[in-house]
Amino acid sequence: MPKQKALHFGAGNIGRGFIGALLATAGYDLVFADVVENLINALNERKEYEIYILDLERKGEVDTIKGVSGIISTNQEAMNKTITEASIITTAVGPNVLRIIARGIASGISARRKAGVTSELNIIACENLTGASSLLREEVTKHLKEDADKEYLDKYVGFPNCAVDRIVPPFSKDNNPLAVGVENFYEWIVEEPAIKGKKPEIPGMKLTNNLTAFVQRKLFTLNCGHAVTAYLGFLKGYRTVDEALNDPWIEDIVHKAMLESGAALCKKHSFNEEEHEKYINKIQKRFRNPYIKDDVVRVGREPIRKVTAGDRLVGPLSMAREFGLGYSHLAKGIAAAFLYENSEDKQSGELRAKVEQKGIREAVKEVTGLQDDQVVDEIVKSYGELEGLKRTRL
Ligand SMILES: NC(=O)C1=CN([C@@H]2O[C@H](COP(=O)(O)OP(=O)(O)OC[C@H]3O[C@@H](n4cnc5c(N)ncnc54)[C@H](O)[C@@H]3O)[C@@H](O)[C@H]2O)C=CC1
Ligand SMILES: O=P(O)(O)OC[C@H]1O[C@](O)(CO)[C@@H](O)[C@@H]1O
Repeated sequence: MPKQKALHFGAGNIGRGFIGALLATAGYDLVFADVVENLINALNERKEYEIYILDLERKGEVDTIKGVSGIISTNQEAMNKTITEASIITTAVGPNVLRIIARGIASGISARRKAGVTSELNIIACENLTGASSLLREEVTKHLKEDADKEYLDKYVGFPNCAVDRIVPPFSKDNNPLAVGVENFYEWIVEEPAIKGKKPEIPGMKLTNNLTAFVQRKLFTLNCGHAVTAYLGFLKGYRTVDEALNDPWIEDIVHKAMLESGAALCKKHSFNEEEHEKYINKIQKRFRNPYIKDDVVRVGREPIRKVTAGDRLVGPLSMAREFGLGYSHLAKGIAAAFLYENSEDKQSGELRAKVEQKGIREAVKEVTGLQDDQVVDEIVKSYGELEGLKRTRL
């Protein structure tokens, strides 16, 4: 029997280091779609790549992922053919790129219908964003011209949301563009009720009926703690996450921010408090993995996205407020994001420009959507304290 086909958008860190690896290992004929030619050429020449385990567990081990190929995602003819043949499509391109790939996916869905394919297709966006697959569905639908395509989408195409957790930092090995380094831990949790047709059998993919709880647990703990580390680390002039966490002042704020988000998560989703504390401690250990040198500018990238309502910082702060719980360390993390400056990060320039033009109070209200005086005061107060720290450093 021929192998089933999987198409994965984004042959980057998570694409090669996590989701693509699970798909290929599960036995799919895996096609990566990307815009970077040298990655696609290398995939087509070598048909395999190496994953280096950067961890205390499985230290030094290398996994070879076989049976892979690539296409340029703007080659619509090749994309239509692959989408017509695929049983599953996944993405790890970054939340802002979903809108860009939606047009090509819509064209592929139309081609699939016209080819008479009536097997179900599931499209799973594996991004650090709540409801990423639902967003992708909306964007794809905008590009479907014919009613028959829309009906086809409703009937045959599922867009299950998911939570994706593995730290895959920038990595280089022998100038090999395909080599990727990963922590040993991974967790991919997919929304079961939204799957169309037969459930995909992919070792490493877990299904759940309660995805929101898992997404928020991950985003408001790992990504929250990571973001606080990155922004405070930047302010104190540290280059990497582990350097930043070696500073007891930063480690204390990061830990307390995760405890604040944890208290809110336990109330919201009835998580067991002891178990949740273990989860926090495990994450803090993952941050301190001595084999991963993760730059604070990567972890803090796109600060506007990271301080919008519902994301890793404002999301848990709002949840803590909802239950009348403390949030002062989360507020410090948000304040630090407004002080983040990196000339290579467009959003950091935009955020700083907003603060310069409107003042910190208005900027916080506009970007975070928070309006209550008490909470805005807390962020503005922290901003003032941290600004002093930044000045001392500069
Ligand atoms: N790296 C990590 O540790 C984790 C990342 N994530 C999420 O995974 C997603 C991807 O992150 P990374 O893999 O780190 O980023 P990355 O930058 O390494 O990979 C993204 C890939 O998408 C490609 N791409 C950009 N535009 C494209 C287009 N129009 N068509 C096809 N491919 C396109 C890029 O060329 C790049 O190869 C993000 O949403 C991130 O938040 C989630 C968990 C962990
Ligand atoms: O990929 P984003 O959303 O920009 O944020 C970076 C975060 O994603 C991760 O790469 C993995 O979840 C973390 O290392 C970090 O918290």
